[in-house]
Amino acid sequence: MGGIPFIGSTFAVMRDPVGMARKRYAEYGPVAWGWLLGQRTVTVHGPEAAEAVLVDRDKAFASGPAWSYFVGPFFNRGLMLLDFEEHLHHRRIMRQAFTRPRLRAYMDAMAPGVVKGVGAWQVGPGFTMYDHFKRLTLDLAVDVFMGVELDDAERARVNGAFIAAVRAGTAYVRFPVPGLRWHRGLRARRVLEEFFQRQLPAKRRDGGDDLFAALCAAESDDGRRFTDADIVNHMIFALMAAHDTTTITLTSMAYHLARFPEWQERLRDEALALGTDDLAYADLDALTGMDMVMKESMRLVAPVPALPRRVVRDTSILGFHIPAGTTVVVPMLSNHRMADWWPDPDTFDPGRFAPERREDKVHRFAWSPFGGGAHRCVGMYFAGMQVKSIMYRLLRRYRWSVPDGYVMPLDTTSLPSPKDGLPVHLVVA
Ligand code: HEM
Repeated sequence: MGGIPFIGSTFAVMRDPVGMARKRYAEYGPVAWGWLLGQRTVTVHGPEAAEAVLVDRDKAFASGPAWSYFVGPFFNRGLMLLDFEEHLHHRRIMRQAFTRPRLRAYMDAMAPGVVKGVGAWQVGPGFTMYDHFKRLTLDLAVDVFMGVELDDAERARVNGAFIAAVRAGTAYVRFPVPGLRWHRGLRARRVLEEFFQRQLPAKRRDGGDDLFAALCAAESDDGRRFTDADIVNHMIFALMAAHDTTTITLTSMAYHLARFPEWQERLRDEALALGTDDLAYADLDALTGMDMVMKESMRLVAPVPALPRRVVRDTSILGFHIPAGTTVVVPMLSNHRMADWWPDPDTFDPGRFAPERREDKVHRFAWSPFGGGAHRCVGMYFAGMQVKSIMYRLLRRYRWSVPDGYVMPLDTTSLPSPKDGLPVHLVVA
């Protein structure tokens, strides 16, 4: 069962994750054994199994060793790579950087960068949305997280390093060969460490409203704080966690709004009705259409497509025995597209999240692009805030379209991204 040893269905899953998941769910049910990237793996399909693994009542599923296999050398000791007591300790401190007053301050800090960034876009055909979102979210993350100005060359160096570090996670050749993904990822990690270490003394000294300063100051209830090394590790991880995922969310929204112009108009009307260029934290709740489109876009393209865990003691999932040492994967991308839980799962229908429908309520893990349990995304509210600020500005300033029949070609070998950068025709609204 599950294909050729070591390779198994790796290539097929990477090429067509949703199709493969449907096939395997139909064949084996919610708990399916196989091989993935050289590891004996159990893929758990559906929200019930996702809940069992992510909520992890018996503390049997570790995140660190599983994610380490993919991104360990590049995102060493980031929050997601820690487990149990140690994870809880770091998470408690980290959460101090995401309190409501902090979020408000981040949103204020972000506003000029959103206006400037989106305002500088060149209208015309062939405008690649993905590339522009990526650049903008990294620029914003650098502003809001670090509170430092970078020149163009340094920005390009840091951006390049993040891209290389993320891509290295799904390298087929998983040892350093010059010129290949893994090797480039290791070099990128060194660039990032050196970059953050250089900035640290000034940040500790001067403080500020940014995440970097918040991590320097953050203290748990029992008075414990982060070391310099902790701060560098958490910054590298948070910047990575923040900019790729929001880029994918924005890209998926822009794509669907281009394909369904009636939704684009509805969201533009909603944005214009607020009557201000400066979206404030308190305005976010008024953007109900935007919220539905964001949720639906994240359902159709889950930015983190799969959540891996390593079984640290013999356990069971929905009654199936799973021995210690097994890798378990929760495939968010395909879970969001399962016909047993979602009517017309491949159809873009933001109204399914409207208060009178709430199709996501079918199960509390049916829609979970931010994960769940102990490792649930700490940046969830920050992400919503950033995505909505950018989309709001974009809608008020531009219209965009794709040719009839265009389907965005998704590269699913790493975090999902459009192979063509999502070229649209951008015009002033
Ligand atoms: C749309 C955007 C985002 C999505 C879809 C997303 C998704 C996720 C998911 C699925 C996890 C859990 C992974 C697991 O359980 O294996 C996670 C964890 C995490 N995310 Fe996000 N994320 C987003 C934005 C952000 C932002 C903006 C930040 C930082 C500001 C952030 C920081 C983190 C951190 C630190 C963790 C680790 C939490 C822990 O292990 O306790 N994320 N994210």
